Amino acid sequence: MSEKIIEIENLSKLYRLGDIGTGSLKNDVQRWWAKLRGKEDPFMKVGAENDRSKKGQSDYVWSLKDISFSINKGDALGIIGKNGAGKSTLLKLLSRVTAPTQGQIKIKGRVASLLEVGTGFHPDLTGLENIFLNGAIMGMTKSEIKAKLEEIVEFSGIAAYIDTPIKRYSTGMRVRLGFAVAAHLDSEILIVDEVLAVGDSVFQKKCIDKMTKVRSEGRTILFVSHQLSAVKSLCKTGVVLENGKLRFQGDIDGALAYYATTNNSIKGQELKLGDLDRHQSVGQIKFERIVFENYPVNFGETIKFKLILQTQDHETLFSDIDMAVNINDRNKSCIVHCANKFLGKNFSHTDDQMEYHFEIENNLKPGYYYMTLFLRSKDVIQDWIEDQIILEIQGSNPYGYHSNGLIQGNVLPGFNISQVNSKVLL
Ligand SMILES: Nc1ncnc2c1ncn2[C@@H]1O[C@H](COP(=O)(O)OP(=O)(O)OP(=O)(O)O)[C@@H](O)[C@H]1O
Repeated sequence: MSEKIIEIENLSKLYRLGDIGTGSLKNDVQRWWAKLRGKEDPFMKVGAENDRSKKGQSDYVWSLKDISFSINKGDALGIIGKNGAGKSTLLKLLSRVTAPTQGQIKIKGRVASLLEVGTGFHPDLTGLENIFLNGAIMGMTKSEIKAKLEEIVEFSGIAAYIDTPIKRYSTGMRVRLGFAVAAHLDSEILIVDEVLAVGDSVFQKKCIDKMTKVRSEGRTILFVSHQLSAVKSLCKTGVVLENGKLRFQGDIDGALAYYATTNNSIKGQELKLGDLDRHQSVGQIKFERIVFENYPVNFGETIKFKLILQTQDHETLFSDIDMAVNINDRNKSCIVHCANKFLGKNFSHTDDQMEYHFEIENNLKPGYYYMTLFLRSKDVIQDWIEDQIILEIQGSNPYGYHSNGLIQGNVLPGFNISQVNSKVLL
């Protein structure tokens, strides 16, 4: 069994928005005194609103709320979420830069982190002095740091400025040095927040390569980036945060698919498919959108959706269409397969834009599933989106927690597909 290196239990962090006084000097002094002793703010209103899409009533925001999960030794974990989801807060808590409001974190091993630009560096000290300061904070001896020094300076690419105080550095230079220090010092865990947002593409590639090497050495990585392709290439597992809550934990493909589905995304019931990764396909006809009649789909309710396809090549008629939709379980095993072949229906693509309407009997237990969309015309694969759309079946499970194996999908449930012409209106 894999060894757990980080365990996070019911972790919550409440922030005050802006540093406004409490309204009385006595209360302000009480708050200051509590802070000084590392205690909770006595005026904190626990239970404050957290929906960032609405203007809250309170001065407080739960930056993280009741997060529990664990990370195995050697894992490379991608932390994904929209702006303000709580990603940086989680990394700050794990790096002990700030303390949790509630819950606890157990870490076995030393942590090296590159957080927001500037955190961990003293502005008046030179680059070199800061390298020693960071190493010392991590419990390394002077000679241990010296042994790594050349590599760190070389990687950062700022050798000429190494004796200049950090406050004179540009943002890019600070990030370069910060990453070089975090990645090269001996630590069991490397935490990196948005290093790719700053720096040119050469430096970005260098960072990814270095993290891949760190991972291959068996060290654990926690990585936050809005560049999802970088997250995908580096990480094996992923978590998705949304408004301070943990929404998904699993393999990185699942996390990215969940994020794509919820973020891109299902505005109302609709998901645009244009930006999703494709499997080897020609792309003269492409899946453009999926529109559910109801999303999330309720337990037991027929899954109804339409796929809207757009032709890139307006002249050609695409005949002998093989259209298939799979619903796969969390292990990517197919549990529902619907294809026109099995209905004895022959489709031809006769117009710029065509719709295919699906109705699938639903005996899936509540949870998340992956959908695969496939389209072939005359043995040429036109479009193939594999396991990137998350299908959520919601509702309580009538068998309670012990239903595994009782409610499952059939490979061929009752289903129907019909083709509808819909002319482009433009
Ligand atoms: N020091 C702070 N004081 C007050 N509120 C804070 C503080 N730090 C974070 N927050 C709030 O906590 C929430 C989560 O912020 P956080 O920076 O962790 O999100 P994030 O997912 O890293 O976002 P981004 O992708 O934009 O960096 C936000 O609503 C933010 O305003």
